[in-house]
Formats: sequence, structure tokens, C-alpha cells
Amino acid sequence: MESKMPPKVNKQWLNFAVTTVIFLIVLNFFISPGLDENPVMEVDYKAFVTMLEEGDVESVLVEENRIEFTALDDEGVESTFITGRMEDPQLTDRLLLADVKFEKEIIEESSSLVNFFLIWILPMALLYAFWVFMMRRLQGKVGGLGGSEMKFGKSNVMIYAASETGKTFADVAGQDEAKEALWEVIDFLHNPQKYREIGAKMPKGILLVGPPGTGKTLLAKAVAGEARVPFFSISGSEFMEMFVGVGAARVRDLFNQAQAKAPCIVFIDEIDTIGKSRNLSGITGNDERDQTLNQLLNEMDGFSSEKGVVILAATNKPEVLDKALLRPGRFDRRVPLELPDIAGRQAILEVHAKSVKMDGDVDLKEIARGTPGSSGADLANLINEGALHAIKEGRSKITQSDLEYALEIILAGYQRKNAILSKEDKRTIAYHEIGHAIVAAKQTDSAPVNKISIIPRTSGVLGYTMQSEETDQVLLSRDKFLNKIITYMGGRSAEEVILNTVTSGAANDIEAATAIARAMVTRYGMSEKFDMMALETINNPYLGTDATSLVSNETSAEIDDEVLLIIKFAHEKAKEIIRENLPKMHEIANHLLEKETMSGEEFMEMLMR
Ligand SMILES: Nc1ncnc2c1ncn2[C@@H]1O[C@H](COP(=O)(O)OP(=O)(O)OP(=O)(O)O)[C@@H](O)[C@H]1O
Ligand SMILES: [Zn+2]
Repeated sequence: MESKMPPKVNKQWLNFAVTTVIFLIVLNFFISPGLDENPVMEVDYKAFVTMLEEGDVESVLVEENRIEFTALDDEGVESTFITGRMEDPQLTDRLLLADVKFEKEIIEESSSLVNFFLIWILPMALLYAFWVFMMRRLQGKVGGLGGSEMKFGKSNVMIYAASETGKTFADVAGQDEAKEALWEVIDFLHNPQKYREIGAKMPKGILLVGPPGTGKTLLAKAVAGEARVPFFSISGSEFMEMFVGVGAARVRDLFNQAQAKAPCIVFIDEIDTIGKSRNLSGITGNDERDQTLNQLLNEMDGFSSEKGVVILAATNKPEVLDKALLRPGRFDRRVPLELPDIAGRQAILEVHAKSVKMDGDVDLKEIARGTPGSSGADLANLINEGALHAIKEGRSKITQSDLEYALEIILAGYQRKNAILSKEDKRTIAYHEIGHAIVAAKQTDSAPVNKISIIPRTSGVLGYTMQSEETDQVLLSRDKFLNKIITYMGGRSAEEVILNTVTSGAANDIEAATAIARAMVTRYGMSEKFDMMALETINNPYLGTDATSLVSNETSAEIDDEVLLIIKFAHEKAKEIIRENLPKMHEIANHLLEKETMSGEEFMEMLMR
């Protein structure tokens, strides 16, 4: 959170510092009582005995582990000395002989109750007092920490914070359609009379819909930032409490606050957790959620948008939302956010590159090309991983190699340095990956190989072959789909043809290939048998392939047959390509075994040689 009131913040920090220091001093007092004011000199036992024999010692206190005594020092001044207590049976005789005052410390068995109090109760009480004090301070001061205002509900949880977000549309790369749709809201918050005069009604609720990490939260903050209005934020899951009624109370509280601060933006993240259709919740209804949802609906009906409260909500599961939430006057507008295309990815990388130190020759377009399907959050993370790697390597700027390293982490996970693989496994993995690569390269119109690696990763990946397209793929032809499936078959095919075994290493390939083949049959009308008949419908375009079958059981079995046909065809084709390129397979796999990674250029160079 950023603040626009530095003096206030400074004062706040000063208070905090002073309180902390006082607290520490008090604590210290209890932990180490009795620091001596007089300097105490430490001497060895022999010196003690010598001083005793020479009659310099005046009085002696024998303690558990040490002996404290007063004596005249070199200048004849009386001082306090200590020495470690030795196992010395003649000590008493020596002391009597020297005729000094001496006593032994009486070790008091302090009562366990007192101990318990000192060790447990007192520190706890102090901590509690300190905590209460800080809480009071936070609540009491309007504008609390960093200029934001916190509110503590009955259960002492922070339920929402209104703050200046400090974000603007410049922080959101791409997503132009979404921005345009939201400009109207900003204009309205700036200038409500204009809308009132003409009688136009602003929508009360806008639903931001899109896959995870596409910047829904960021965009909502940017709207508040552009409109310069307070931003109230809460996540749907925070409404859900164990006790019935708490969620509803929070909704009421939130809307009271928001209306008092209007014009403002209220942002509800993960609205699907409260807004899930009441029909979908099954026989055992969820009372708490129903109450919370009803309260939300009531509140939305109860205020008019003229006041200037606009509610933005985010979800990546729009299909589960209760229809009541989507009626006119509630969340009746939907702004879709998409995963960024190649230009969008580059723009997002550029936005995040601004906040770090980049070497002049980094090529963000190259990175954008290598990250199809990545979200804005992934890309922000990529830049950060790159920065961390640069630091680790002792650089002061992020170079292309740092970004490439980060890209691998985002796609495949961290390197597993201590993974122990047998020679045999390593060889299998090398042939498997080169199998993918050669099958890909030997087909026309498939994406070029970018990188091949057989370094195990924390994600469980043992090796990978990365391909990247020059442009984003919007329309995929039947051939392109087949090419992809054949490439997936390349790994297992190499194992079969060359090593004469099959391993579990192809599990992910099998799954991915089957998903494509099934979609070709059920959704894209690419099978002879079913022509252009829709066999499946996709429930949620934002979360991959959650599909509902539209067909009878008999047809289902026929679909399976069609899918199998495609898979078998592709598998044969892949084996054929491997057989035709045996010498190259051996040559490049051996090279990879030695080097563990190779670039796309290196691979193509060896293949074409
Ligand atoms: N278009 C974008 N431009 C710049 N940065 C982006 C963009 N999209 C996402 N990001 C980065 O990703 C981070 C996460 O995005 P955000 O939390 O807004 O996504 P979200 O859609 O709300 O995700 P979720 O559904 O997981 O809550 C942002 O803080 C930002 O750093
Ligand atoms: Zn594979």
C-alpha cells in the first residue's frame, strides 16, 4: 500500500518504535535482573589462591559455580573479583587460614508457582497488553497504517480495507476491450450528474470473468485508481464463517461502509464462493452461504447506483453463479478477460520490466513467443524469477539468459539438483525427448523446437522438449492437430523402436494426445463418422475442458472407437519417422546425454548436418 501522507506515517512509525523500545526494556528487566554497576574483574583460580595467601582478600562469597571476593588490587583500592569455582577440597582450610569473612550463597528453591508465574504468565500478560495497545492504536487512528483504514469485525479479522490503490490503467497491459468497457464506470464516478441529468442508469454490478491470473483484481484496482475513489476489497471466501449469520452481517457492514464513503468501488473477489447456484448446492443446503447470498442480493437492491457505489466482482467460474445474481439491477454486465496473446504477453512483460533493472539487449518478444498460454500473473512471476537469478549470479542487471532460465522454471519447475537417476533411466529419457524432437522436426508445418532438456525438475518432469510457434494459434487445421498428436507419440515411439521397452514416462503425452483426439471428434467435426455433429458441450471456457456429453451410451462407445483410430494412426506414423532417422536419433541422443540441455538451433544443426 502506498501512502500520500508521509508525515503521518512517520509519526506512526515513531510511535511504534518508541513502544517497541519500552517493551523491550521492560522485558529485559525481567529477564536479566541486577546488572552490576561496579566493574568486576575476572581472575584465574591461581591468582585467587595467591591473593588469599598474601592476605589481600577481605571477604569471600562462594556461589554455585563461581567465587566472588573483594580484595585490594595493585593500587591498594578495594575491588570486586570473580573466579570460577574449582573442585578444591582445601578451600575451607585456605579461607580459615587467611582469616577472611566468608559465606556460601544459600540457593533458594524458588517455589514452582513463582517460577510458573515469571516464565509463563508474566510474559504472556505483557505480550497481550502490548497487542491490545497496538490494536487500539490501529483502530483509533483514522488513516491508520499507510493511509488505509482497517476495520475489525466482531471476530477480530480484518474484513476489508478501503485504500487508494495507486494503480492505473497504465499498469494493466493489453486487455483493451475490458478497459474500454470500464471507462464508462470511471467517467460515471467522476461525473455522476452528467448521467443523472439525462436519466441514464449506471450498472450497479459488473462481473469480471476470466481465467486465473489474468488481472481481474489488478483491473478493479486500476478502475478505482483512475476514478480516484476508495477501493473496498473482500474475497468471497472471507464471507464464509463457521457461524451462521456472520457472513450476512459482514455484507451489511461492508455496504454501510461503502455507502458512507461513496463514490467508491467495492470489489468482491471469488464471488462464486458465495454466489454458487442454490440449485447446485445439493440436497443439504448450505445455510450460511444462502444467508450471505440473500443479504448481498438485498443490499444490491436496496441502494441506487446514483449514490456512486459500483460493485465489481471477479470469478473464473461464471457458470456456477446463481441466476438471481445475474438479473438486471445486479451483476447484469459482464466484462471478459482473456489469456494474453503474443503481443499482450510482450506488453505485460514490458510493464513489469519497468520496475526492475534490465540489460539493454533483452528480447522480450522472444520470451513472449516462448510462453503461449501463460497468464499475466505467470509473466509477472517470470520477470521476478529472472531478477532473482541475476542476483544469484552476481549481476546488477537482468540479462536474456536470466529470463530464459526463469522461463524454464515457469514452464517446467525448478531443477532438482539431488535427483538420482540410473544411467539406464537417463538414456531412456534422452531417447524419449529426442524422439519428440525429431518427429516434430520431420513433419511439415509443426512448431520449431526451442529447447530440449533432460535435467529433472521439481514439478516431477524428467525431461522436456519445448516447441514454440512464431505466432499465436487461433485456427488449427485438422493437419495441425494430427501433427501435434504424432509429436506427442514421438517419445514413446523412440523407446519402443530403439530401446525395445515401454516406460511410464509417456503418461502426460498420452493424456494430452487423447484430449486433442477427443476434441477433434466431439467438438471440431473432424471425424468421418460423426461429420459436424456436436457431441459435447464445454461448460467453462475459462477453466479448460470441463465438458458435458450430449450423446447416448451407444454413441459414447463409438466416439471412443473414433478416438482410438486417430491415436493408432498417429502412433504408427511416429514410429515410422523414428525408424527412418535411426542414425540421427543415436547421434543426437548421445549428445544430449552428455550435455543435458540443448538449444533448438543446436538440435536443428545436428539434424541437418
Ligand atoms: N494485463 C496485465 N498487465 C500487467 N500485469 C498483469 C496483467 N495481468 C496480470 N498481471 C499480473 O499478475 C498479477 C495477478 O493478477 P490478478 O491477481 O489481478 O489476477 P486475477 O485475475 O485476479 O487472478 P485470480 O483469478 O487468481 O484472483 C498482478 O498483480 C499483475 O502483477
Ligand atoms: Zn514425452
